[in-house]
Amino acid sequence: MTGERRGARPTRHVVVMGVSGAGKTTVARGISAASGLTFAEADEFHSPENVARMRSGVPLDDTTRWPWLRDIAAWIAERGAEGRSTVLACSALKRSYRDVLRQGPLRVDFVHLDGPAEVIRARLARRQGHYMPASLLESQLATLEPAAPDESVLVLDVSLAPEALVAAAVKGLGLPGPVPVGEHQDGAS
Ligand SMILES: Nc1ncnc2c1ncn2[C@@H]1O[C@H](COP(=O)(O)OP(=O)(O)O)[C@@H](O)[C@H]1O
Ligand SMILES: O=C(O)[C@H](O)[C@@H](O)[C@H](O)[C@H](O)COP(=O)(O)O
Repeated sequence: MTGERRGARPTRHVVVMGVSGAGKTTVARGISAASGLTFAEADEFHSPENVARMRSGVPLDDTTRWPWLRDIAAWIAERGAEGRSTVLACSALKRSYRDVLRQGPLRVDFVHLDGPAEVIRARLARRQGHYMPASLLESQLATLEPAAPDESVLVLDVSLAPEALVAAAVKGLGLPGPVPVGEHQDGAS
């Protein structure tokens, strides 16, 4: 069993990972626009309690992240069963978190936006209208477990421009090229 629709083109599933402010949302949206993968924002899967916790400056922990990660894994599996390819912006800071996202029958590829903390700190200081306080960056950096070699994660430098990051991700993962207007590339009708 592959979890794919019988006879359907295999779907692709991409998670753009990294600490808060690394540019995950920006790059995942760009990949979606370039390759036609269905975009989702992992922040939107957090419970109100998790959001309130972060908003008040308290980092999440394993206990508060497990249900969130399981919900995201389920979302990927459901879209795959529909024949839809996906791209998520999701911190996925620890290997054990990435393993939850990989646990289903579908292959999930990760892109890690990595780079100097000062670049990310400056972005968070400028970002407006987000519940995540910049003060939580230190905890995110402390929690981050960069991918082990056997995880085969594509690592890209956050300092690059968004367009360059999207192009590198599309090329590095062998995703479909720009989608002609009115056409889907994810096999969905
Ligand atoms: N490659 C980039 N270069 C410059 N600014 C960026 C880049 N990627 C994102 N940004 C900006 O940095 C801030 C954080 O980006 P965002 O995509 O929200 O990160 P994340 O989803 O990882 O928290 C936003 O204000 C965004 O416009
Ligand atoms: O695992 C976590 O601690 C959260 O998912 C966290 O990593 C996430 O970063 C926040 O929800 C803020 O969202 P942004 O990453 O979009 O800033």
